[in-house]
Amino acid sequence: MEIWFLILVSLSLSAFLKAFFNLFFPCKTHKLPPGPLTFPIIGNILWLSKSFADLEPTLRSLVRKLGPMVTLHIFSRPAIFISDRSLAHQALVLNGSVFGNRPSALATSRVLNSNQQNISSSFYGPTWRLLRRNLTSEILHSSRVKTFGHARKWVLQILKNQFDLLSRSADPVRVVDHVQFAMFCLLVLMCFGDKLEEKQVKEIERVERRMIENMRRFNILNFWPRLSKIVLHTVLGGYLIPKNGTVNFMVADMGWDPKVWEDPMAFKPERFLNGEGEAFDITGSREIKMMPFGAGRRICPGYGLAMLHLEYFVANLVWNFEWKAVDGDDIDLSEKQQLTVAMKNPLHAHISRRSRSKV
Ligand code: HEM
Repeated sequence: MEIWFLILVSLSLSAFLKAFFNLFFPCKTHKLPPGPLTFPIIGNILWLSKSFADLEPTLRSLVRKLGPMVTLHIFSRPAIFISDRSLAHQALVLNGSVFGNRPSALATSRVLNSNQQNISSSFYGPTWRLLRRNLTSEILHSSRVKTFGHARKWVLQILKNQFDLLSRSADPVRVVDHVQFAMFCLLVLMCFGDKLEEKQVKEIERVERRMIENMRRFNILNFWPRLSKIVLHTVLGGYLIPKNGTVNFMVADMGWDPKVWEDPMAFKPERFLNGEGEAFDITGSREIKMMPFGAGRRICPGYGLAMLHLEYFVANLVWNFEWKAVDGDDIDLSEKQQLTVAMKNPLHAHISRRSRSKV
C-alpha cells in the first residue's frame, strides 16, 4: 500500500476521532473558563459574604484579567459569567435549545414559583412550551392587544384553556398559579385603560429613542442570570459549559461595548435615529448589541407590550413635568447600585407650564 495513502487514512481517522470525542466527551477535551483560585469551602464563604453590589466590580476586573468567560465556584455548581455579545448570541440564539433551560430551584423558592410550574421558572420542555404559547398567542398577540376592551373575556377563555389542558394534573399549586398568571395579565392589559390610540403611539416615537437609550445606558439589570441547567456537557467559545452548570450574562457590559456604541457612556438618544428607517432590533436575533429583554427562546414575551407601555408612561412624564438637576444646570449621570441601578443624584420634577395651563 502506498505510504501517502496510509498517512491520509491516519490523518482522517485522527480528525474523525477528535471530532467524535469533542462532541460526546467535551469534558475530557475542554476546560472550564478560567476563574480565580478558590479553595473548596473557604471560596464559597468568601463569595457568599460579598454583597450583590460588590460582586459586579469584582466580576468586571476578573473579565479584564481573564477574558470574556469567567468561572466562579459558588455553592456546588460552577457559575459561568459571559460578558461578550457574540458569545451570548452563540449561546442564546444559535444554541437556544441548550441554553434555554432553567435550573432546579431551592426548596424555599419553589414555594414562590409554584414548584417551578410557571412560565419563567419552568424547565425547557412541554409545560413551558404550553404556557409560552398560551401567553404569546392568546394574550400578547397584537390582534388581541387591540381589542383590550374585552380583556376580561380573553382571560376567562385562557383560564378555561389552561384548566382544560392541565386538568389531568393532580397538582393544585399548578392550577392556582395559572389563575394568578391570568389575573396578572388582566391587570397589565387594564393599565392601558381605553386611552391607547394608534395616533398617540406615533406621536411618542421620539420618546422611544430616549427610552431605549436609557435601557442601554442605565441598565435595569447588570447581569441577567440565565441559570441554565445544562442537560449535557457543551462547548462555548472553546470552553466547557458543564452539565448542571449555571450561565450568567453580563448585560450591562454588552450595552456599553465601544465596538458597537460610539462614546458608550454618553446619553445620546439620537444614536437610534436610523437614516434608512430600519428599526433597531432589540431582540438581538441577528446580532446582540444590547439585551434588556434577554434573547433567544426565553426572551421576554412581553417586550412589545412593555415597550408600548413604557413609551406611553415616559411620554407622559416628559410631557407633564420639567425635569431639572437639583443643584445647577448639569445633569449628573453617576449611578448607584440598588436592587437595580439608580441615579445617584436624581432629578427633580416640576409640573410643566403646559400641564398647569390645563388645570
Ligand atoms: C420594561 C419591562 C420589562 C423588562 C425589562 C423585562 C425583561 C425580561 C427579561 C430580561 C427576561 C428574561 C429573558 C431571558 O431569560 O433571556 C424576561 C422574561 C419574562 N418576561 Fe419580561 N420584561 C419586561 C416586561 C414584561 C411584561 C409586561 C410581561 C408580561 C406581559 C413580561 C413577561 C415575562 C415572562 C413571562 C418572562 C419569562 C419568559 C420565559 O421564561 O419563557 N415581561 N423579561
